[in-house]
Amino acid sequence: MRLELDQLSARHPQARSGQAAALQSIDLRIAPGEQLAVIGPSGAGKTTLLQLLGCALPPASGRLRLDGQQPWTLPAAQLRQLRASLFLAPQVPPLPPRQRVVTSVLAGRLPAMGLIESLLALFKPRDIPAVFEALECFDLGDKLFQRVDRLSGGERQRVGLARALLAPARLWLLDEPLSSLDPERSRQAIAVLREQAAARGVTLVTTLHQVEVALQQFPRVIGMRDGRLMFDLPSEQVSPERLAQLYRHHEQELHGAAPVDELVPLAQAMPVVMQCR
Ligand SMILES: Nc1ncnc2c1ncn2[C@@H]1O[C@H](COP(=O)(O)OP(=O)(O)OP(=O)(O)O)[C@@H](O)[C@H]1O
Repeated sequence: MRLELDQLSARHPQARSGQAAALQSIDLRIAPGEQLAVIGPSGAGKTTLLQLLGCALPPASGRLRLDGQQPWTLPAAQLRQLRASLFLAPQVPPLPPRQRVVTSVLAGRLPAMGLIESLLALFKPRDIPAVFEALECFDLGDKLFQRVDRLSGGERQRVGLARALLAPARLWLLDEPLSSLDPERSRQAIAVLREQAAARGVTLVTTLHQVEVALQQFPRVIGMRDGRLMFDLPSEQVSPERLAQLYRHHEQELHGAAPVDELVPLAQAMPVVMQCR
C-alpha cells in the first residue's frame, strides 16, 4: 500500500484544550512494500502516527492518502473496506483471556469477514493448519489450543503478531511489537515479520523503543519528537549525533536498560545502600 501524508496534523479527541497537537505538519511518503521503523522518545507521537495511518484517528488538518484514497472522505462502506486492508497491532494485543489461541489468531481475519461468518468462526475455528503455521513462525505451535490467560506476556505479544500473518492486509502497523520480548525473541520476531511482509508485498511500519534493532534491521528509520518528524533517513545515515539530538533529555530511553551481564559487576561494585535503592 502506498502512503502519502501532506502537512498532516492530528489531535486526540480527549486532549486538553491548549495541549499541543500530537502530530504536527507531517510530510511523509511510503512506497508499496516498504519497511520502516519509527523511533523517538516517549510522547513523541509514534503511536498517534500509527493510529492515523490505521484510520483510527482522523487528521485535524492536512491530507492523508492510502493508495490514492483519502479515507475520511469515503462513504462508510468504502472506509470499512479500506480498514479491512490494514492491520494495526497495538502494543498490548486485545486478546480475550478465556479464548483459545487458535481463535485469537483467526481474529486477524475478522475485518474481512461478514457478520455471520465471523460469528461462526468464534464457535468453530476454520483453517487451523494456517493458524498453526503462523504460530510456528513465532515458536508457538504447541500453544494452538492453549487458553490466552495461560500464556506469558511475551507469548501473548507473539500471538498478537501471528495474527498479522492471517490478516488479509496490505499494510501492517505494529506498535512496539517487541516490548515484552527478550533480545533473541525480538530478533526472531522482526526477521519473521520482515520476511513475511516482503513475501506478501505488504508495507510495514513499526514503532520501536529499541533503537539498535531499528538501525540494524530496518532499511529506513524515521525519528519523531514532539509530534514532528526530526529525520527520515536510510538507517546507515542515522548518526550518533542525530540520535543524541532526538533523545535529548531522554537519554535513558536511547540507551535502554543495560544488559544483565553488564549490570551485575556494576551492582557488585556499588555500596550496599545503593544496591537497595
Ligand atoms: N488518548 C489520548 N488523549 C489525549 N492525549 C493523548 C492520548 N494519547 C496520546 N496522547 C498525547 O499525544 C502525544 C503523543 O502520544 P503518543 O502515544 O503518540 O506518543 P508515543 O511516541 O507513542 O509515546 P510512547 O513511546 O510512550 O508510547 C503525547 O503528548 C500524549 O500525551
